[in-house]
Amino acid sequence: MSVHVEARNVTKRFGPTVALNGAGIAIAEGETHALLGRNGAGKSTLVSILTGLQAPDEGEVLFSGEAAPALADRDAWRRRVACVYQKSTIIPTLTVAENLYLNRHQTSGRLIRWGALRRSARELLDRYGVDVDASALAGDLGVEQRQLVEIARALSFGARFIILDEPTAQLDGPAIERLFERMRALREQGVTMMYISHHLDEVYEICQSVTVFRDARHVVTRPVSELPHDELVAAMTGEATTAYQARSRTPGTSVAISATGLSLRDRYQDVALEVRAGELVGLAGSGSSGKVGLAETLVGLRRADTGTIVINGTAVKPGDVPSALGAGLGFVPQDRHHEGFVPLLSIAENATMPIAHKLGRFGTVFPSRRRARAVQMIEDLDIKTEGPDQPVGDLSGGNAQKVVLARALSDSPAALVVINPTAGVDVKAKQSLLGAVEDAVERGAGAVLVSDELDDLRICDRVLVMFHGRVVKDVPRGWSDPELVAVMEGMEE
Ligand SMILES: Nc1ncnc2c1ncn2[C@@H]1O[C@H](COP(=O)(O)OP(=O)(O)OP(=O)(O)O)[C@@H](O)[C@H]1O
Repeated sequence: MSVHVEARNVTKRFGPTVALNGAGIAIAEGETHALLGRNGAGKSTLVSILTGLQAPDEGEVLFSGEAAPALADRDAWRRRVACVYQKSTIIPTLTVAENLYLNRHQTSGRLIRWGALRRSARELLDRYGVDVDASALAGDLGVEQRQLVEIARALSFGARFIILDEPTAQLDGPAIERLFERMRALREQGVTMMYISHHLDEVYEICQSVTVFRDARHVVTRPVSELPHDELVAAMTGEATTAYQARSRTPGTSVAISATGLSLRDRYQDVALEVRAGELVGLAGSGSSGKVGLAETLVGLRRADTGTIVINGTAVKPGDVPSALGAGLGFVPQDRHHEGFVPLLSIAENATMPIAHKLGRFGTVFPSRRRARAVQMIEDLDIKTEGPDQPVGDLSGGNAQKVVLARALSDSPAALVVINPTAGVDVKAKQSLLGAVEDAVERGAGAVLVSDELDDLRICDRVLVMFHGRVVKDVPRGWSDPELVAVMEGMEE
């Protein structure tokens, strides 16, 4: 099989950081090729180079054996490659049709022909079997539909190579299956794909080959059938790792988080829950179950229509984050880019924000104390960085996620709400994040862990399963995967 896309001996530096060090990848025509590596291994940097957003300092990119176009020739790049990112590149205030034909409106004279535009968009969506209304506002689409529009847009430019960068991070089980069906169909049509994910099972299901990067270097490329799971993990981490062992504990008697009669229209109805100090309660359910909306209500990001929330003995003001934080809550939001950290501030500043008052006097923070705390957090959570002064915006996605958790844990919270804490986090870092949550619970926090990952939920003392906005079952520890999934899919109550 001929090589469709190749990066050869690529080096890329950001100041003192070497993001790629003579690394490369060769992707055969028509295959789905996984790119794996721990957080900060250099995957996103390679994506930006393969899509022509950045030039390598050294090395070259080839498409079908020919040198890549000049960076400024965006059209030439669009005909060769497209990337579906975890974060959408679609403009929410425009319609689907406008998004599809952005920058290439069909004009007659200088007027945009809206009717023709909508018709072309409809044809294009039909051609790729995407069941989305062309005149809908893109901002109203769900993650799954949005991804399909992005794939159709990529193909419509003529690209035969698509990069999927953690596409399943925000999809629930059935949506992931539908994405895989579509990927298989695209592959049958000869489309070449590069697939980035921290879910190794997905790689075995959907990819034919795998390349692993570690510390900015290429480590191995193999057919997936020839690289068993433990060897793959060892290639990523540089050592053999064992599965995470959930710890057992006895919850206390005082109540850390309680909610009664909570309802929010179109999200969830009549929810009551009670989490004791030293107890870890999971919240599970499919995409439309209401679990994230409920968790966001507990932390004050949303305001329920009815009901009350008490955190650590204080009735908190509805829809008011400072009130919840003031009562002793720490939280990790779903959308860490909007709510999780301040990109221009350093790791030390971000991670110690809630405890700034404890690190100095009279409104000033002693830099040495802040640094010391931050150095400890970097070590505890295994954050890959130049040091505590590096801005969080420069960290890889997974490492930025760890800073958000460090911040949530920094003030020894009495109550903790974490939403999908391990999304985008590598196989080894997952263990340190789960360990950090269990540590906080052992120190007495009452915690709610919302997750789409069964492996995360396994550390919980019990799991509340939501279905269509209601808590349908309280499942004690010791469940099997099929049992929990059946409840999540509404097959058993
Ligand atoms: N703009 C930048 N400025 C400074 N350093 C950067 C920048 N972009 C990336 N880096 C650094 O380059 C290294 C590689 O990062 P990259 O984002 O490619 O990792 P990744 O493999 O995609 O990780 P993740 O799985 O967490 O997304 C990291 O150490 C990161 O901090």
